[in-house]
Amino acid sequence: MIRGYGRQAVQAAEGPALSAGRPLMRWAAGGVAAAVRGELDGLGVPRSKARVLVLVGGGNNGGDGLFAAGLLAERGVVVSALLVREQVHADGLAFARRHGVRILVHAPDGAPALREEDSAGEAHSPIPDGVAWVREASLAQVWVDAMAGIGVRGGLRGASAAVVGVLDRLRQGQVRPARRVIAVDTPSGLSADGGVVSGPVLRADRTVTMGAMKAGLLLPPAAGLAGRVEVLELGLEPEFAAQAALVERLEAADVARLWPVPGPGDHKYTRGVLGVVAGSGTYPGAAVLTVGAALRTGCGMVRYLSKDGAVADRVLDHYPETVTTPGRVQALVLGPGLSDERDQDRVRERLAEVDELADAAGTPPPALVYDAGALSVLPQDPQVNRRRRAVLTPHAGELAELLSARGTPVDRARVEADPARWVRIAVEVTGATVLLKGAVTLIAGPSQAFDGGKGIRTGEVGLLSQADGSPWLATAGSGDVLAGILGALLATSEAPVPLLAAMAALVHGRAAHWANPGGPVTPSDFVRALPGTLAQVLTLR
Ligand SMILES: NC(=O)C1=CN([C@@H]2O[C@H](COP(=O)(O)OP(=O)(O)OC[C@H]3O[C@@H](n4cnc5c(N)ncnc54)[C@H](OP(=O)(O)O)[C@@H]3O)[C@@H](O)[C@H]2O)[C@@H](O)CC1
Ligand SMILES: Nc1ncnc2c1ncn2[C@@H]1O[C@H](COP(=O)(O)OP(=O)(O)O)[C@@H](O)[C@H]1O
Ligand SMILES: [K+]
Repeated sequence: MIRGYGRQAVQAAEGPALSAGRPLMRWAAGGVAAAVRGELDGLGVPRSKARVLVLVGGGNNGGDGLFAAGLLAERGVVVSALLVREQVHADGLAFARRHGVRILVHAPDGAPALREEDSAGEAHSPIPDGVAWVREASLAQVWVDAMAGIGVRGGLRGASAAVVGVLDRLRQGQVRPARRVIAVDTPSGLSADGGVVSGPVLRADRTVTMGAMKAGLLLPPAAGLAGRVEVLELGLEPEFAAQAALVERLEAADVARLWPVPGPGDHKYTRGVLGVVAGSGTYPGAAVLTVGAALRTGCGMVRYLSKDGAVADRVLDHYPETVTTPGRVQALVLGPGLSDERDQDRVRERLAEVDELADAAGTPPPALVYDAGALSVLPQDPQVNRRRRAVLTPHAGELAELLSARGTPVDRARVEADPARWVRIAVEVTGATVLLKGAVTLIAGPSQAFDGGKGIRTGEVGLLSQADGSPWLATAGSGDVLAGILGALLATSEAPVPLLAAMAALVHGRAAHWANPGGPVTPSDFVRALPGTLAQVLTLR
């Protein structure tokens, strides 16, 4: 489980360690310097030809950058530090100077004038324009962004913003970008607390974050600017364990531990039965994908309940193990490949039938996945959805439509600018658990739905973020597969719905990768890859 913390929690965790005199900044700088050396090696740059530009802000983030600069210079790398503030971390600056780092000072408020220290590091000689540092930037194979970390307030301003603008233009003009950008703690300008991007940010290839994962690095759209994120723990694990996280991310080992594996005493009905209402004359393939994904995820039985003979025949052609007679189910997937009003009536009828069967048997009503064409038939009353295990699986456009239809007008762009906020609003408005699809999938649920995770501390957090897939997943039918995986999980496990949704997102992304690592895949490919993917995940159990 990866736990993402906000600024307050980080400060609370670091405070006692700093008071105890632990040299956290030196350790942080060591981690940054090691990451820079790793990137230089990856680019095949010999140490004698290595050049690094470190962007230095006025706080401790800049301090990390200055110590890292000194450590690199100590090893023979040519390092320049561009100070975007007059006052920077004094010990860091002294350390950098001592090891021969070239110090350039950017004028405040983005004015292009610069000055450079002389070799004694005391007087500053004026440089007429910004050419010196831009030249340095174009020569450097690695840029280290240490302008601001968790201390940032609002979007980048002044010299920091100007520097990002110039570097972005420099980068765009490059034919072959043989350069890496490493962000210290966070890409400067991003908040530790959330995923909103409110100003210019230098997109990083790699972020070395201090002490623990920051919530903002797990949340879109900010997460998309951080590149590969690695946590430098700095021995603060016990301190962070005492803090509340703002967001969580399941890892494969968590999924393995929570996965509903059948035991020797199980039979098909104890494992759980899934009903599927999906596919139509217009989109028959959605039924095949949803049923296939559920079967290959593993459940006692899949009933295809749409009562559309032509589509049912196609499903049976692909999966003869599908049952097409009505009967009791523990979960129901509604909506993939449904489009018109007749389809929606069909959803309501099938739902009424399965609820009636459950009622007659004295069992709880089945859990529900509302996907695609069924999102519009979700009951209006949030209490109704809260009482049963219901989960919605919209993408940003569908979420905007759903909220707008329920008196909370919003468009797709606003959802995409702050999905963590809108997914929570959707939980409040609908009463259901909501899985918002995208490059990063966000899941939020009514808080009581998080109680009782098997061995996982989830009580205090209402938000999960999964980023297990790749852009190859963005292909028609991909969402139908996710709905099938989630349906099978809901039918076979009593675990909290948000956890099951996060597990489904992880397995979905991994199966697409497993089907063809690093290349294109079709939803049919990743349906076929599901059993192998799961077997691999379950080795971590
Ligand atoms: N605490 C620890 O033990 C450890 C902490 N560590 C490190 O400390 C970092 C936190 O340091 P911090 O608290 O000093 O703040 P920090 O991120 O440097 O930001 C302040 C700077 O940002 C600037 N700035 C702000 N807003 C801005 C804007 N909109 N636009 C432009 N500039 C803006 C602000 O400028 P000012 O507003 O003062 O003009 C000032 O220069 C943390 O992220 C981690 O890297 C590690 O060493 C491990 C040990
Ligand atoms: N850029 C991306 N990176 C990773 N996963 C993505 C990306 N774009 C979409 N996905 C995933 O692909 C699936 C697309 O689902 P959906 O939008 O419902 O497509 P469809 O309706 O065509 O099946 C979702 O699970 C989503 O999270
Ligand atoms: K930074």
